[in-house]
Amino acid sequence: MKLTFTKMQGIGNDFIVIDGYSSPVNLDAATICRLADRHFGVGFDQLLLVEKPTVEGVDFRYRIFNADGGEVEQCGNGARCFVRFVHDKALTNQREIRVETARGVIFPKLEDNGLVTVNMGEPRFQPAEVPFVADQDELVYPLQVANQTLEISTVSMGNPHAVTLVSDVDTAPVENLGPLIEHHVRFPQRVNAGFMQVVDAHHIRLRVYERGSGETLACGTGACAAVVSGIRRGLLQSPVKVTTRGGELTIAWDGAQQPVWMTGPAETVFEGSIEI
Ligand SMILES: N[C@@H](CCC[C@H](N)C(=O)O)C(=O)O
Repeated sequence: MKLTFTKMQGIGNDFIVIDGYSSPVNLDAATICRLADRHFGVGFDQLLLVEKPTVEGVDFRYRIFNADGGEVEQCGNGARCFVRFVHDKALTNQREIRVETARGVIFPKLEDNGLVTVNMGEPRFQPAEVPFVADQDELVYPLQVANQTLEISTVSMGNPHAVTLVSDVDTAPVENLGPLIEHHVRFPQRVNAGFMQVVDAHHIRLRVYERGSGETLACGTGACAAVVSGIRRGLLQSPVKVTTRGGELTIAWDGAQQPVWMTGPAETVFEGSIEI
């Protein structure tokens, strides 16, 4: 069977996006892993599958699969690429879209300047909601990793995040500690491990070792999680510019019980097809 796809990227976090809206597409985890391989497949951090919604009152459903084939709840850069995809494919002409994800409905909007703003919903901090093994919500938790104690903040943006403050992201031990944090026993569903450098109250630099994909050039939900944890700790003030290895996002959050807003670009790289 021939699978047609659109290769996209949001500040260097790359995707293949598949139209399962016009006709259903089923992919198993082994096929997704094969497609994700950067040498033997197409190569991507995540695969996005656009489908008809399963609940009333929304326009689309979109599903997110990591490069390891696992289906996950949320993806910030993917949400922006999803919006550009449904416009470019003329699946809608609405600029404000309601889209069902595995963790609720999110509300992306295609701006007049071509950027996409997404209401990513409220961050969650209760350990059980992350999920993270701890007795109560704390701003910072000690985490024992490889004979050292890290100080992490945990946040759910629909998907789980751990954020560690570092003095310089360029020298942060992302490749060494990232996988150990991802698989730490206190994160029963694994975790995305962010390393945040505060430049000033309105600017951070960020690297993220993503659950199921390894370090990516950018992680949208990771940017939301880092900014939210920095604001909660009194280190940052909204809005915050987030510089990643692949580009920049703007994240805004007005505090408890308010949604997180993410603004950034989304671009098509090429259209392709592959025998699966
Ligand atoms: N790159 C994404 C996040 C994708 C999912 C993540 N790896 C997870 O397993 O939760 C983003 O831009 O948010």
